[in-house]
Amino acid sequence: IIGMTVSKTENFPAWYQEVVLKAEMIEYYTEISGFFILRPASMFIWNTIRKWFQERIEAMDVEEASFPMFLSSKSLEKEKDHVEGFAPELAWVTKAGDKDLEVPVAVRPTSEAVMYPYYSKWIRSHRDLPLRLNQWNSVVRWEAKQTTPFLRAREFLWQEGHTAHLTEELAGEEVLQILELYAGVYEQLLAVPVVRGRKTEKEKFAGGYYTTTVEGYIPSNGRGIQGATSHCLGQNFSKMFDITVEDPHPKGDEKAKHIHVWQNSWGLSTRVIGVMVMIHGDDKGLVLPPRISKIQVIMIPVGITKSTAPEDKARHYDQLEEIKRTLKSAGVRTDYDIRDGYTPAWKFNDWELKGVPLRLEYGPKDAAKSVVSFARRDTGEKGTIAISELSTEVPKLLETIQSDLYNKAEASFRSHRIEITEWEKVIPALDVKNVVLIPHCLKEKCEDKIKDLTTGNQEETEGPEQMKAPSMGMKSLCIPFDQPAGIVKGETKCLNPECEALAESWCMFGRSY
Ligand SMILES: O=C1CCCN[C@@H]1CCCn1cnc2cc(F)c(Cl)cc2c1=O
Ligand SMILES: [Mg+2]
Repeated sequence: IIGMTVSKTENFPAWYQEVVLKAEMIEYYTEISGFFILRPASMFIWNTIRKWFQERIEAMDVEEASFPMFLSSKSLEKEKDHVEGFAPELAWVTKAGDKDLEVPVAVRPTSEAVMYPYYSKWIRSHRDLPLRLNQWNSVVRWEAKQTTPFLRAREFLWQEGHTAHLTEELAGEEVLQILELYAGVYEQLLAVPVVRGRKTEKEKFAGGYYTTTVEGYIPSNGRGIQGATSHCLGQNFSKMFDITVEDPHPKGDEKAKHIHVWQNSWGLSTRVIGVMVMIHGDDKGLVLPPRISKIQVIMIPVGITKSTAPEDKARHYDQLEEIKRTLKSAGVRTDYDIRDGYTPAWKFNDWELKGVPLRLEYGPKDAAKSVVSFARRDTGEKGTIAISELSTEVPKLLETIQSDLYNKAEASFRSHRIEITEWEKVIPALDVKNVVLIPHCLKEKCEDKIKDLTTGNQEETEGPEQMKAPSMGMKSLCIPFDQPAGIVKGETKCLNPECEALAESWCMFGRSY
């Protein structure tokens, strides 16, 4: 069967797997589990994101570099304390040909340990700052958990930016600039709303100073999902890797001191594609936001049958070609489907499955009225556009589709982000696919306790035959920069009934990926 067979509301995980396969975005790399092939439909989206992001970081004087994909255990040693938790994910090369390597090398899971010995070598004076390098590459993390296309893979494409600054303030400014670009990738290209915030001490990058994040929301299962992270590393890595400069403003007559530089690192991966698919897709398949869709308009001839006179058919197709030229010169990525032997209905289904945002039907009846008929992929709305209006109306309609997709997702996220001030209301809120905002003390122990308190246990499920898996506990997603009112410092308590501490801020919690 070429079309979708699984309903998104009936079996979301199976629907997701089917749609990324049937929309020809992904192929499972069956040779080795946890790896996926990104087909042209996915690579077009990734390259659109890359161009958009690359242009903007170049404007921030970020330069591109390419470092080796292997790292030695020696350089890993330098960051051993926070690496130990990740050790099970490291992939090692131990042989070349039939000879064992003297020293095994690890495939990069991220490039701090590869890059920073050279940051130490290159950064001598404050005049070498800021150093800002970005890599577009892939990394390998041998995930133990179940993998899923785009969201969790053992190898994925991403960009990793690594910068060095003279002061905490300069580093902090860049952390937020990059986070805003990440939000832009989601909100402006993928039509996906995100909450900006800071990770708690428990959820932040252990090797860093603080982590800022954009958090997404998957309406189908009510789960939060980390979208992309921009970390301030503080001076942690410059101390591990000895990256220092002479103090340009030595106080008083003290001989110039050496300052450990302040660093950031920031990453966004192909996970963003999976989030977009999950949010916008429907039971007919993919729904692509026009700004990232390879084909924005597919034109399909109708009313042409075997009995159509050859010269009528030829003239009709010439008009079709003309319309395509008009749209392309209006900057619309347009194609037509004149495959013989397939009915218009078959073609409609095929392009709906692939998520093309706008279909134009053109038949003799349309020609007679100098119009084309359109059908929106997101709402199914149909109508006609005068051929003379195409080059202005179609771009407008595509922008309307883009913003309607965003607004629908934004309303859904907003209505499922619930402020809660009574603990008993938390689990019922999670059970109807909400994420929650609660007054929280931000302490790691308290988060662990909350995870336990909100993990459903066996006896709560129905009888043995329906032994449902215990419902997943909630984790902190972020401390939103945009804080609701209501927390009275020194008075409002942490919402966790087993915690005595005072609330520090509202913290967003939810079941999550
Ligand atoms: O998230 C980003 C953005 C781009 C640059 N890097 C940071 C931190 C990456 C954390 N992280 C994430 N995963 C890891 C997996 C590993 F196997 C090892 Cl050894 C280390 C790590 C690790 O440090
Ligand atoms: Mg991980």
